[in-house]
Amino acid sequence: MHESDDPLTRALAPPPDETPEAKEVRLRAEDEARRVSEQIDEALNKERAALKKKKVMKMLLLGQSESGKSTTLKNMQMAYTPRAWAQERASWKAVIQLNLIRSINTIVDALAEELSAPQAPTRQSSQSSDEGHSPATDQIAIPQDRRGALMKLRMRLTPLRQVEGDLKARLGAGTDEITEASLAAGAEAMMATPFDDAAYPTPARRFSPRDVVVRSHRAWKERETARKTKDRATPQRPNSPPGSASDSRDSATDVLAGCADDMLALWTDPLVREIVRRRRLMGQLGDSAEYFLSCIPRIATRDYEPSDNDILRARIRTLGVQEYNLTFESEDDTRGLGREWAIYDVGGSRTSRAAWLPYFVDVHAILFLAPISGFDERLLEDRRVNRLEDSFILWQSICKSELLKKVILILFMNKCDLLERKLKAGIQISRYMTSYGNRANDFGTFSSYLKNKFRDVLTTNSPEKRHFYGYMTSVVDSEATAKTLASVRDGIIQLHLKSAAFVG
Ligand SMILES: Nc1nc2c(ncn2[C@@H]2O[C@H](COP(=O)(O)OP(=O)(O)OP(=O)(O)O)[C@@H](O)[C@H]2O)c(=O)[nH]1
Ligand SMILES: [Mg+2]
Repeated sequence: MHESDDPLTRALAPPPDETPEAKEVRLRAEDEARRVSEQIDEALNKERAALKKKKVMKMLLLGQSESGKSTTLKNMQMAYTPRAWAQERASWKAVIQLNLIRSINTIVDALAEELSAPQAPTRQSSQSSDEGHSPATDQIAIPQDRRGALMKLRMRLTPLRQVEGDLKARLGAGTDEITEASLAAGAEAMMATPFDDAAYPTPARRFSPRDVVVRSHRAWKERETARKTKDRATPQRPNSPPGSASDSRDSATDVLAGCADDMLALWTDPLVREIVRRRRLMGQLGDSAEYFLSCIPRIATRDYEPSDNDILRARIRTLGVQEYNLTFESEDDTRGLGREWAIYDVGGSRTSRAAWLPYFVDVHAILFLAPISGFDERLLEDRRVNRLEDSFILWQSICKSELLKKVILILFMNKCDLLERKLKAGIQISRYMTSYGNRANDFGTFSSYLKNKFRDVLTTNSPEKRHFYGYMTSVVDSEATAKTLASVRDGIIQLHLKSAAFVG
């Protein structure tokens, strides 16, 4: 068809007898129309982007206490919101100092008990039992010629008591006492899964949390960041080395630095190590205690600044459900869906699980953490329950939930580094899991055995056909975790786009 035959071209064509003035007016009008049209396009694009932005992906981090949920969240913050993370980093210093001091104070307490106990003949440590130590049977004979030096060491470390209290107060902690009190009052219901109808009776032995607990993560981070900013703005003390971070009038840092040599002497003393070993204190102190104790010369200094690794190891127990809104900062992450995430980090103990239920509504994905190194451990809140068994019970309840049948489930079989260590140390799996039989006691065999078990639980319990996404992780390894998280995130977005259940 010739152009002039087209009604639209004809209608829009300028009149054949158009004067130069009329042409100028027409061209100006056309320019103006183009400008307005471009403005409208721009506004529409912005609106579209805003709409996409509103598609916030909601993800829950679930799993038993100490499974690594909060540590996974830190990995996400580090990888996806690096600017916000950099601002937050300094606020972790007090938590790390507190982690180290609590370990030292616990060891000092054990030493004091040994020093004050009537001397019994040294006995061989009994076969390892996961029910905890018994000081009476594991007492160690302290030679007379060492007693005086150890007593002095203990005395010189007493200022750390005060610092522990100060740091707790600063962080708004000390809340482990609140939890104890509420437990005593029966306020904290024990539930194996969030779907249980009724709480089961609290075990006779009281649950005594060993970690620092704070109610709101925002409050202490804001306080600590403000403190740091104020410290930086205040002139240095005369005896501070120039340019050092001891510009702070931070008495915790000063006391720690002053006690550094004594803390190191305590931790490296063979007799003290023997006390720690016999009382199985490392098991009581949590998975990061050894890391911090091995870093005393670096952490107990006036100019200490936390590294990312330190923060990943810093332990602070999550209470209730805490919401984190992450807006991905990188250029590549500006594609709308998958840019805005609301992540819910929950407290994992059996006393906290009833609180998860309201968060199951509208959630797109659940990242479930099962610490597979816990095959020989028991829950802190209920010593009758094996940790791995608890993870399976919980995983099964999530898999079979009707409410969660459309939710994407991702499983992190976490703490692989600790599992490898235990197996290398010769701990026998079949002693704790008879079903494991006489299979090889090595990481490869055990991890694939567990992976198959978790997969079976998913496929046999899910109300609808579901794919199994299981990863072996050590979330204290930020590099490896960043890679896993990137593929998890892409996977979630792809699956979500395919899913008919889009509710964003
Ligand atoms: N070695 C090692 N330590 C880990 C790993 N994952 C977590 N941790 C440590 O285990 C401790 C508990 O981790 P968290 O992330 O606080 O556990 P959580 O699941 O948030 O626990 P709750 O808040 O009590 O529910 C911390 O000291 C972590 O540094 C891991 O893969 N390997
Ligand atoms: Mg946590």
